[in-house]
Amino acid sequence: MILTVTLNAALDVTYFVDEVTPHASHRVTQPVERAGGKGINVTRVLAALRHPVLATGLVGGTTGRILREDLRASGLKDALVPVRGESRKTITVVSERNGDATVFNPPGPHVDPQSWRAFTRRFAELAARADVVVLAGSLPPGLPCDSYAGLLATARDAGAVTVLDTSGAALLAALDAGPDVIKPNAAEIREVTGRSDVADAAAELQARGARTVVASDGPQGLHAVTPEGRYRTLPPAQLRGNPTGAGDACVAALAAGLATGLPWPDLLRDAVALSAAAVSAPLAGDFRRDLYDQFRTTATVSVERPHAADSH
Ligand SMILES: O=P(O)(O)OC[C@H]1O[C@](O)(CO)[C@@H](O)[C@H]1O
Repeated sequence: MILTVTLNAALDVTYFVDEVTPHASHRVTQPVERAGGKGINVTRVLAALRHPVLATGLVGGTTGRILREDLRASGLKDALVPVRGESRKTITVVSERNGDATVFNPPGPHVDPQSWRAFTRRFAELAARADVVVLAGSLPPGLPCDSYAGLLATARDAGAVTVLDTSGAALLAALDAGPDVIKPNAAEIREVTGRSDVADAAAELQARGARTVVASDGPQGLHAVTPEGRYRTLPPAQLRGNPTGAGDACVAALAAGLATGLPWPDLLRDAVALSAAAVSAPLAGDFRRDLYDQFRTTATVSVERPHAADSH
């Protein structure tokens, strides 16, 4: 079973407009609300791929209730733990003419120590049943930046493989706990390392504690630094659509490949194919099945350095 963790779950509101013009008002053609946050999107993708998956994390208030109802309506199991505050609503504006998205992510509810203790107890029970644990998204206010480090240690002690997708201080603080895989995007990895070259930045984060680093670089594909070598994976096609959620689809493919024991080249090919297929779907958490099947056979993976000198 793959366990996903979304500490800052959200109700994702997506607006589709012809084009985003600053200082202008816009007619929204199809507003859509659905349960989101990075781990929830990973759950949705894994469930569509028919992998046994369970979502945990924190939710609160009316937004949290709507979010859970939406998960149930989608046939997704959840073991979300309640918090006192109100879960956030994110806004994504998809500009249909450019095939691009503008995203607004609020901070989320304040998490008190009592709710956090209740969550960590529940997490330990669930992690003991998981083959892979995916920890994804920002930390809500109230949680210290090393919160992921504690969860990673619990998951590792329970024998699960760990995948982490977060940014900033939460990402840096988690490296000491030795996550099996981290999946920052290009902007996130540049921000935490101060390096402009994504592959060099990925190698630095591996040296700082992550076993494998898979850095996603939008249309430039994936840069992976694994214990077996470095790989570059190019997307099969340049696509327009809604890139929000492409990173979550990539994480879903990584988790699925780790759960089934795929070798890195196959796993990375699936990851880039699923990301590209997600860009073509209108909503984060969805992907085009036909394109995924097609891209899995056409995406290219090249070995950049067969044996990384700093592997561990
Ligand atoms: O936790 P954050 O880093 O703020 O990201 C959350 C957001 O990211 C997305 O998962 C897209 O990757 C949205 O569903 C939205 O909820």
